[in-house]
Amino acid sequence: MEGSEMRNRADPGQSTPGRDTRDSSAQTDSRLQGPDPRLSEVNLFTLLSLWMELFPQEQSEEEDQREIRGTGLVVVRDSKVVGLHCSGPELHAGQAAIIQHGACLADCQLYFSRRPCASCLKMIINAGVSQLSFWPGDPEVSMLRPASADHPSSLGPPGRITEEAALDAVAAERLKSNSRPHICVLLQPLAPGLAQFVDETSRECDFVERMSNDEPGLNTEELFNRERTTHLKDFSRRLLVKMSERHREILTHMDLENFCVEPNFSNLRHNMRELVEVLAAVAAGVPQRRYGFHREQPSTPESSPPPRHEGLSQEVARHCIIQARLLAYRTEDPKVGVGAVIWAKAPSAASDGTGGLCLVGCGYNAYPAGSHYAEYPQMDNKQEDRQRRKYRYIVHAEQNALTFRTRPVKPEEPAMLFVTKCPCDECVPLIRGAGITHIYTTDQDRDKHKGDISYLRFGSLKGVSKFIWQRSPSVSSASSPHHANGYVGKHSRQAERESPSNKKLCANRSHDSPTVS
Ligand SMILES: O=c1ccn([C@H]2C[C@H](O)[C@@H](COP(=O)(O)OP(=O)(O)OP(=O)(O)O)O2)c(=O)[nH]1
Repeated sequence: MEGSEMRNRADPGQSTPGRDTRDSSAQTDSRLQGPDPRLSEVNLFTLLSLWMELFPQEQSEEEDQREIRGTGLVVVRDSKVVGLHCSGPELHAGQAAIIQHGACLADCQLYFSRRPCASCLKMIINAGVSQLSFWPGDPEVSMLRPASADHPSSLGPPGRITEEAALDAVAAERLKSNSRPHICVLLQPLAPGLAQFVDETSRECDFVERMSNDEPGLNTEELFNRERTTHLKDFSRRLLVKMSERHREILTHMDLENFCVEPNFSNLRHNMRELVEVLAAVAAGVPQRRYGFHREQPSTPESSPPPRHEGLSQEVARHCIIQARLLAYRTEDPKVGVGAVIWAKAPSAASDGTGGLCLVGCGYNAYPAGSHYAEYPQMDNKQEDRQRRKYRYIVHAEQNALTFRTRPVKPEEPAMLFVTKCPCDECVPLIRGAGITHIYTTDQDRDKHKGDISYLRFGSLKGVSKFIWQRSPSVSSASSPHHANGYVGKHSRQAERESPSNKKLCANRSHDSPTVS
């Protein structure tokens, strides 16, 4: 490994998160803070890159056979995510990043879900990135998949790596050792208790809670467990190397022999597995069946309706809200994590895997950048002293996403905000003022007034299409608030308030509803 240090953070002994210490720099340091564990920066970026790899694609069946594997990529500058990319039918994730950011990649850190191929690597190095980290599984030019007809295997018995993969590995090594950027594997162990915390908070999150509110008889515990198990199986198949011997071979070909010795190898596999488990739990918090994001019909006709854009597919919308859920695990609020992501739909659909979506910004709720955790109050509204409550200090997820924008919100492009909590009264005018045209959210808190924080203005927010997480029209009964055209009327809780008899009706209906299978 000439010229490029390989950092092995897989050894738990090397990272000692602590709850009550804080780096002076730090809104975004990688240590644990407060009463609940939080995701480290490195783990958040790694998880986002893995999740970007899993961006819904039309040709997923074929993808499984291809020698070039789909890849996810997160571009980071000054600890802020400035790009989220994935491979598509024509462009690799690295190429999509070059096209979008060009020389602006200089001094950025890149997190890849696989080691990129030499063709991407040479351009990325050339752009002057400061650091490139990759998930140490099967690389983009697969060492696990069979050779294509164009590139027959010539390296020994079937099941061994193809000539193409071997040549790519040699070229990648040469590029790595001659390059200025730091090319490495950054993989930190999860903070103690984090896996359990993610599991518990995912099974109780607003999306699941909405389902159990709608249908008190629904066994959400069972539903969550089933979703998590399905995801874990799927994500493990796609992101991990099942056989440890094959994994060792791959690491050796990538010049990562130091990972192959014990206990590094076991630690590495354990840490990789743990991160995939976290991803499965976070994804299970937004169950796939019977619910989705459905457009709310405005109660009065709007003078200036939002630009025409029919909204995203359920799969893509769900994918984006899970990005926001991942971000929420970097919260600095000791009580509730909120994540927000803003995407714009660019008019010229690029052929990357997102179908022409460009990241505008993302964030989570946290104290002002550069502050020390203990500098600000952390009390919530259930405690007495208003002086000592957090609300005047904490910056909301949407506020951070809007502040750290990577591109302007352009009037000709639909701008879609995905946020894990109903936007509060402080955020609603900002969302409207910034030109957001579509919101995807859960409205569990809608119309609540909680003293220091209220959610009264979301309902009357005009000029923005609202896609609310709720039961899909196809599984609702005829008298449900969903309209036949897929639009939905007032939120059921709002309707309940206006017509007390509805409440009973909803409760009865929920008992009649079929159980999730
Ligand atoms: O649009 C919003 C609304 C809220 N927050 C953050 C700010 C704060 O960090 C937290 C809300 O605080 P809290 O947990 O006290 O409010 P709640 O969840 O509404 O209270 P409760 O748990 O009593 O329902 O969510 C956002 O990031 N964006």
